[in-house]
Parts: sequence; structure tokens; C-alpha cells
Amino acid sequence: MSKVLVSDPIDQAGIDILTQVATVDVKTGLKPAELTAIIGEYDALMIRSGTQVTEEIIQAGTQLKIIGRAGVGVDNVDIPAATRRGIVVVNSPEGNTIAAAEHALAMMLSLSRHIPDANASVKSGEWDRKSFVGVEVYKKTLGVVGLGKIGSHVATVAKAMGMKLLAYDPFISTERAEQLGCQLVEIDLLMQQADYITLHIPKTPQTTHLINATTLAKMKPTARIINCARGGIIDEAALAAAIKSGQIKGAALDVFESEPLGESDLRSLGKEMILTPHLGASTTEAQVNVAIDVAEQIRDVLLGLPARSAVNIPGFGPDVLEELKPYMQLAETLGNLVGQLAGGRVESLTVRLQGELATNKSQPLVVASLKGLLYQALRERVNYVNASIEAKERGIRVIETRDASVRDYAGSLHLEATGTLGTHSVTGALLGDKEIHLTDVDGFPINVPPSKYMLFTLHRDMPGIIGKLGSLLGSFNVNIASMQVGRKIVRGDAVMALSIDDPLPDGILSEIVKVAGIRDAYTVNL
Ligand SMILES: NC(=O)c1ccc[n+]([C@@H]2O[C@H](COP(=O)([O-])OP(=O)(O)OC[C@H]3O[C@@H](n4cnc5c(N)ncnc54)[C@H](O)[C@@H]3O)[C@@H](O)[C@H]2O)c1
Ligand SMILES: O=C(O)CC[C@@H](O)C(=O)O
Repeated sequence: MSKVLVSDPIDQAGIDILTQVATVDVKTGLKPAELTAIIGEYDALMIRSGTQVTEEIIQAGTQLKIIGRAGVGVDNVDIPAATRRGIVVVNSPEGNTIAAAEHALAMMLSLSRHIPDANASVKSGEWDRKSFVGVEVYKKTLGVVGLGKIGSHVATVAKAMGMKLLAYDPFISTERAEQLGCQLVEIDLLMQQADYITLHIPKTPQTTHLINATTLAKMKPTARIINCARGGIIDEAALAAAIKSGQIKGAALDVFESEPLGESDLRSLGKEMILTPHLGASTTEAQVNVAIDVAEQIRDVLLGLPARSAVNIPGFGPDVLEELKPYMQLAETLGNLVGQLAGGRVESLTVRLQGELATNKSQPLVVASLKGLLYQALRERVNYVNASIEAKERGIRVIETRDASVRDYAGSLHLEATGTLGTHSVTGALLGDKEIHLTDVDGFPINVPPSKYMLFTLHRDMPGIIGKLGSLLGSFNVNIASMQVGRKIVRGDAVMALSIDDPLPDGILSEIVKVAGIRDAYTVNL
């Protein structure tokens, strides 16, 4: 049975799903060295934001197949290191969207009405109404930095509260911003005009310290900034200085450059600074959502199925995967088959996406073809995560082409592999939407389902050849399950595809090519 380590607090709903397929150990609060020492026993690791999954931990996780982040941000996982090792990294892109958006809105209202400090004051026995006079958000301008899932929900609610909305997000269209009632502007204008600024962007090299002494200096002295996205997007020292000097009015932070927050000037600021300990996703609903979402993906991957929200397999979004699912196996089978026909070292693989597959959305089929191609060399070590990297490292040139005009089947795939021993091609399609059929081998039309053990011959189409081959196989005790010949012209060249019950015994191929009329023979194990 597989073993899963859960190293951060995860809702029981997720654990219940994992226990359907694995032994689950919940060990939270492990030090990096403790995690490194035990990770080698586990097939999967499930985390929240507390565990830092470094390259060292990934290297020690020799059995790891999947790292599941119960949340959105995966900046606590060394994704390049996981990708190199073929470990799929999944997250829950939407499970805590509402929770994080509502936390940012709560921060904005708390800053406006000094709720945390007023509450502390009353609880300490005071009745001070003068110190906590607030401001309204109605008719004020909110600047949303990052108009993705969380930013969009914040914008929608803020609009309903009567706020004017500016947004900065270089990756979304003006139309999308307008749909949300936002005016898309450059960051400088947003910093200058907004009364409240809320950050909803990932932490990347481009966004680290996006808010710094220079950008803070552009804000109005009455403006407040909220960060419920990621620590480090705001330069904390510059922020503390800007509030102390009165350059800006206030800030509310849920996330910090280093977590847990240690010694910091931020703690010494008064009611204009609100701090929460990374609570954006901490609602009952969000924790159930993300735990189920990620646990289901871990379960699926441990069962050999694809994950719907893998962050290190480009293009493998849930909707795309659902649509392509039946074709993924076809692509892998064809890749494996053409790799074996080509033999030797493959130098290039051309993948032609045909018919309804001739769209950008079918790109995962190229990755699946590569996975199949590399299977003979790498076996279980190759997967959707590392297939492209492994191909690149082996110098395999991958050419992707599309031809929507091929209409023999709704969608079909044509793979051509060129290697040190020559060029071979295979085409395949699905019958009845799920049954894989080979429809062409090396340019010869056939129609056979692939089987575990196969033999292909290139021969002259002439009387007696099938009988001779049958007798030869019989003399080696090889049982033929099915056989089909593909030819373009009568008595010209032809291809024979045989399904056999057992692997072809050693030494028989050299006997087969001695049969008069047979030019080449290839054995394939799928
Ligand atoms: N505090 C919490 O507990 C908590 C909870 C959930 C998510 N988050 C964080 O919130 C952030 C947003 O999450 P989301 O689900 O909305 O992500 P998302 O991917 O849906 O949206 C992010 C948006 O940022 C934009 N963006 C990327 N780089 C940018 C840049 N340089 N400048 C401006 N915009 C840029 C993208 O175009 C996208 O629209 C992430 O950092 C995530 O980790 C925090
Ligand atoms: O695990 C958490 O509580 C925080 C999650 C949040 O930061 C996220 O990116 O999803």
C-alpha cells in the first residue's frame, strides 16, 4: 500500500480520502532535518503553507510521486527540483478563493473602522469612542493589483459597496476588467489615485518588493494598503517607515517575508497597522474544500490517474484533461510503439494532431507521446511532468504539427520518429470514443487494436508469405492471436501486423527476415 505523509494541519475530509488508497501519517511541525530523514518512506506529501519543500527534501524523497499543496500558492515548493525528479505538484486553485477575498475585505473594513484596536480597548475595560473614529469605503477608490480569482471577487464585492475600482494586471484584458467594473491602469497611476490598495498577485521575481520605498512614496498620505497575497511582495522595512513617517495612512498584512513573523518593526505600529497570522485561507469551508480537492488528486495519482490541477505540467488544466483523457492513452501507446519501431537512438519526433485534435488545447498529447516514446528507456521514471525535460536532455527534437483537414476519424494522431536506424511512423485513432486502433504503420493502412506483444513485418505482397511466417512462428511455439496485412497496391510492398500471445523468443527476428519476401521485422512490447 502507498504511504502518504501529511506535514501540515489538514481537514479530516482530506485524510479520509487518502486512507481509501494509502497509509496516512500525520506529522506536523517537523523540522527540515526531521522531514528529510523520513520523506524517503513516502509516495506522497500533503502540505499547506507551513512546510518548506526544498530541493534537499525532494532529493531525499526517493519514492515521491506527488506533492499536494492544500491551497493556492506553491512558492513553498521547489517546483523545478520536483519537475526534474518527475514529481507532480498539485494545488487547489479555487478552494480558498472566497476565504482569501473575504479576509482582504475584512482587513479593509477593519483598517477603516479600527475594529481590532477598538475591540482590544473595550476588552481592557475602557470606553474610548474618540480614538476610533473611522472613514467610509463608500465612494472611495480601491486599487486591485492582480485581477485573478481572488482579486476578481474582491472587486465584485467592493463594487457592491459603492467603491470605484482601478486594477493593475498586465495579463488580463480590458474587457475582463470592464466586466468587473474596473478601470485597467498602470501601477503608478493606481498607487497615486487609490485610497485602498489590495494585492492579489503571486510572489515571483517580478513581484518581489513590487511595493517598495519608491512605490509607497507615490501613495496618498490618506491611503492604506492590504496584503493577503504573499509576504515579500511588500518591502516590510519600507512599509513600516512609510507608516511611521505618515507618508501613508496604514496597512493590513496577513502574509510576511518570513513566517512565522519574528522580531519586526511592524509589531510596534499602532492602530494603523493590522497583522493577522496568515489566516486568508483559514475558514472551515476553505479548509474542507482544499483538503478534498488535493486529497482527491493525490489519490488519483497514486492510482495511476492524471491530476486535474498539476502546476508543473503545462496545459494540463482540468477541463482540457477531461476532454483529452481518452486520447492520452492513444498518444502514449503510439509513442511507445513508434519508439520501438525506430529502435536505436531517436533524434526527432514529429507529432501531427489531426482532425478535431488540431487545436492548441491538444498540446498535452505531445507530452503524452513523448512519455510513451521514452518509456522503453526510462520505464516508470518518465511521466507527464518530466517527459519534455527528459526528451530535451536526450537531444530529441520535438516537432508539433496540426492538420484539421484529416477527417477519416473525428481525431487522430500521427507520430513519426527518426533515429540512428531510420524513420518510422504510426497513426492511431479511437473507435467508439475509447478503443485505440492503429490505422497506419509506415504509410500502410491497417486497422488493428494494439496488443501487449506484437510483430510487424515489411514484406513483398506475394502468395505463400503469410503461410511461411505462420509456420516459422509455430516452430518457435509462438501463438498468433490476430493478423492483418496493409498494402497500398496489390503485390507491392506491404506491412503485416500480428498480435501474439507471448513475447517473441530471442533470435527469431533474424530467422524471420530470412523468409523470402520479408525485408524487415520488428517486435514490439506495449
Ligand atoms: N493569505 C492567504 O491565505 C491566501 C489564500 C489564497 C491565496 N493566496 C495568494 O493570493 C494570491 C492570488 O491568488 P489567486 O488565486 O487570485 O491567483 P490567480 O492566479 O487567480 O490570480 C493572480 C493574478 O495576478 C496576476 N499577475 C501575475 N503577475 C502579476 C504582476 N507582475 N503584476 C500584476 N498582476 C500580476 C495574474 O495575471 C492573475 O490575474 C496568490 O499569491 C496566492 O498565493 C493567499
Ligand atoms: O495553508 C494556508 O492556510 C494558506 C494558504 C494560502 O496561502 C494559499 O496560497 O492557498
